[in-house]
Formats: sequence, structure tokens, C-alpha cells
Amino acid sequence: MKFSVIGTGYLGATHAASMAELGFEVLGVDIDQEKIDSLSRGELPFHEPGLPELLRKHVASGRLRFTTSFAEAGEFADVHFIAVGTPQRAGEHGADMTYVDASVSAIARAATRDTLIVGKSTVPVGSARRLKDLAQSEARNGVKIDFAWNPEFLREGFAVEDTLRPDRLVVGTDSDSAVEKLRAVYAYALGRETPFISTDFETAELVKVAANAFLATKISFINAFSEVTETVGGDIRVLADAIGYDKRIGRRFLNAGVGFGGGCLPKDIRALQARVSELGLDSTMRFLNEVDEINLRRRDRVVHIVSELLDGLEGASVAVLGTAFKPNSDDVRDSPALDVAGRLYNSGADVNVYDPQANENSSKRFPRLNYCASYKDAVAGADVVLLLTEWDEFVEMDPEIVGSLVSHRRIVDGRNVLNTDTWEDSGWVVRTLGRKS
Ligand SMILES: NC(=O)c1ccc[n+]([C@@H]2O[C@H](COP(=O)([O-])OP(=O)(O)OC[C@H]3O[C@@H](n4cnc5c(N)ncnc54)[C@H](O)[C@@H]3O)[C@@H](O)[C@H]2O)c1
Ligand SMILES: O=c1ccn([C@@H]2O[C@H](COP(=O)(O)OP(=O)(O)O[C@H]3O[C@H](CO)[C@@H](O)[C@H](O)[C@H]3O)[C@@H](O)[C@H]2O)c(=O)[nH]1
Repeated sequence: MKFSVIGTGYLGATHAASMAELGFEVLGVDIDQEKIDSLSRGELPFHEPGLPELLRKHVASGRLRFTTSFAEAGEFADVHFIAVGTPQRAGEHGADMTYVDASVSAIARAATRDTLIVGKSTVPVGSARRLKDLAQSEARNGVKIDFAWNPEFLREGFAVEDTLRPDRLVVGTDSDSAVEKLRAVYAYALGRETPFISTDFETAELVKVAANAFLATKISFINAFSEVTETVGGDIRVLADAIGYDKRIGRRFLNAGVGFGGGCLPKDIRALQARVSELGLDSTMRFLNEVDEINLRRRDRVVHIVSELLDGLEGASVAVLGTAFKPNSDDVRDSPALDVAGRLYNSGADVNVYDPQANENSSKRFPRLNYCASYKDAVAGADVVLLLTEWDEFVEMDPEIVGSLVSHRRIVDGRNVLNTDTWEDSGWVVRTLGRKS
């Protein structure tokens, strides 16, 4: 079997390189010529641990190639994975399906023989059935299209590991031969007894958004309790540990702080609400509004804490450590950290920022912040330091060294990762999200 992977962003580039690692011949397709040129040179245009090595290895071996030509993909591959973006529509909550529709149409038109199209992008429920009909209507010369939806659950920062060792595989289709082909594609994982869930289109689409809605809800649940402990007293980390010991609850995704961001959780909970409302179920997912609002209130809270600490923001010197939406990524889509940095700037503060990987992406979105080459540069002369993305190098900072660089020893731990006692022992005023001060 030969594959094409259409859309070579965070998901598609990872999927393409991982499939090559498993021994398949893979052609990555994108409409972004610059991205294709970079990938063809074996250079990954974003940060993802472990992926540059796979890309270089398989571009060099010739097993992994890239193109902007759908005709080439239609000629080359038997199975086409769709991995294009489904961002939030401008000014609305629903998903923008323009890219998925365009890529499915283009590859169906270009297919030169009976073919399988496998959607991996995150889409509103009901899309797969519509796209299946669209694909068949675009096919030429009697080509028969099989169609499946195989949502992806990888996390940025662990993308290769999650692709090669998934928790589960989910395939929605009405075609037995699609199931057989995908069992063969994923034989490497099935050999390790990875659960393989073969179901209908709607269930597969909903599994994906249900998982993300659950994760987002879990984070906002603990952050709602943060609002309580910040008011009444108590320690959110201890609370999370204590409820997390209950196996029915589990400790993961109970880290309170400045909240969730990225290219997935925020837009996926909004798109889910929009879709169920379209289906006439207006109140069904209304709780996700609350999940979203609790999440966004955490950003307000950080800005408020800084303003309170400094008695106003105008002219204050602020150091923001971390702008990526999470560590080990350069992704700043809907990043709480970058949002807070921008708001502090807009309120009159002088904002130094440093992120080990995301300075470049951040400066494209927010060019007016002072981008620094290291955290030591960023904290120099600061009235307050904010830790907003928990990169190891920030978690491991020495309070005495940082203290020797700042104007005032004040720090806001927006991710609850510092040892507060150690910092306070060094004369720092430490403010956290989730504890009363
Ligand atoms: N990023 C993740 O961790 C992740 C994980 C699971 C699922 N997803 C889902 O996967 C999808 C892709 O997400 P991403 O983060 O990789 O997005 P991305 O923006 O990084 O990449 C999307 C790519 O698609 C390309 N593209 C757009 N239109 C195209 C077309 N007509 N033909 C070919 N290429 C086209 C873009 O140029 C871009 O390179 C989304 O639906 C997302 O929700 C993402
Ligand atoms: O306890 C926690 C855990 C995470 N986060 C934040 O939540 C966001 C999302 O984190 P994570 O889920 O690890 O990152 P993503 O790479 O966006 O992965 C999510 O979104 C992907 C795209 O749909 C899915 O494939 C993954 O399964 C799903 O975890 C980040 O801003 C984190 O800082 C918290 O605030 N507290």
C-alpha cells in the first residue's frame, strides 16, 4: 500500500513521517509551497520532539516525499489521509470546513483507480457522510471511492510517540474493505493489542470531540475550584492530588493554572456546541459555554493579580516566561500565555517575553512585545516575573540567580509548578492560581 497524507501541518507531517517509519511509501501533499519545499529538504517547519529525525531519515531514504500536486498523489497512492485544518470560523463558533471539502474534492478528482479516502481531521458530526457523497460525485472514469473517518488523538509535544503507540484506534465507515485496509495499515499497533474500534461515521466523529470536551471540562473543573480556594483558602494542588487518587477520577488533566489553549481544545468545544445547536439541541452542550468561560476567566485572573501586585500596569516592567500553549511545542494558537502577555502590553506594561521555541510564532502574532533570547534576558530589571508555560528550564530556575537579575522579587506561577517555599525563602513574593494570598 502507498499513502498520501493531505495537509502537512502538525498532524499531517507527523502522520506522514510515522507511516514512513513503519515502512510505507508516503507522499505528503499541501497547498503551501514554502512548507512543501522545507519538508522536501528534510527540514521541519515547526517544533515537535523526535519528528525532525524521522523526517530527515525518510526523506533521505526516498520513502517520504512531498508535493503540491494532487495529480501526483492521485497517481501514486491507494490510500489518502486527510489531515488539513478545521479552524474556528471567523466571528463564529463553528468549524471552517473549507479546507476539508477542497482537499477531499481534489483528491477524489485526481484518483486514477479505486481508492480509499481516510479523514483524520477533527470535524463536526455528520461531515463524513456528506464528504463521502462529495468524493464519489467528484470521482472520474468510474473510479470507486471507499470512505472512512479515523480521528486522531495525538498530543503536540508527544506526537510521534502517540502516533506510533496510540491508546486506541477508531475507524468509522460503512465499508468492510476499508476496515480491512486500515487494520493492515495499523497492524504495528494492533500487534500490541491496541483497542481497534470499528464503528459508524457518526460515532467516530463524536468520539473525537467527546474526548476533547471531556479533557477541557476536567481542566475547567479544577480551575473552577481554584476560584474557590483563591477566595476561601486551601491549596488546589493538594485538592487535585487528593481527588486524583480516586481511580474513577484520576490525577491527569487536573493541573490548575492559566488554562487550556492550542489548536484543538478551545476550537473543538466551540465547534461541538455550534454543531449540536444546528441539530436543534440548543441546551445539550450548554455546559461547554461554562467550560470555555471558566477557562478564559483564568487569563483575566492573571492580569488582575499582576495589576494588584504592581498597583497598576502603566509603565511596569513585566517578564513573561513562556508563550507556547504548552511546553515542548512552538504552537501559539489560542495560547493563554501569549494572550496574557498581549493584554499586559495593551494595559501599558513594558513586556519582555521569552519562550524556548515559540518566540518566532509569537512575534508574528504579537510583534510589539520585547522578544528576548533567554529567560535571563527577559527577567532583567523586571518588576514582576510570570511563569505561564511550564518549560523545564523555567521550573528548574534558581530563585537566587533570577533574584539577582530582577528589580523586585515578585513572581506569578501561572502553572502551579514552582516550589513556593523555596522561592519565598529567597525573599520572593509568590502568587499562584489556586491559593489565597
Ligand atoms: N495539532 C494536533 O495536535 C492535532 C491532533 C489531532 C487532531 N488534529 C486535527 O487535525 C487537523 C489539522 O490540524 P493541524 O494542527 O495539523 O493544522 P495545521 O494548520 O498545522 O495544518 C493544516 C495543513 O493543511 C494545509 N491545507 C489547507 N488546505 C489544504 C488543501 N486544500 N490541500 C492540502 N493541504 C491543505 C495547510 O496548508 C496546513 O499545512 C485539524 O482538524 C485538527 O483539529 C490536530
Ligand atoms: O491538567 C492540565 C492539562 C492540560 N492543560 C492545558 O490544556 C491544553 C491542551 O493540552 P494537551 O491536551 O496536552 O495538548 P494538545 O496537543 O492540544 O492535545 C489535545 O488536543 C489534540 C487535538 O485534538 C488531541 O488529539 C489530544 O488528545 C488532546 O489532548 C494546554 O494549553 C495545556 O497547558 C491544563 O491547563 N491542565
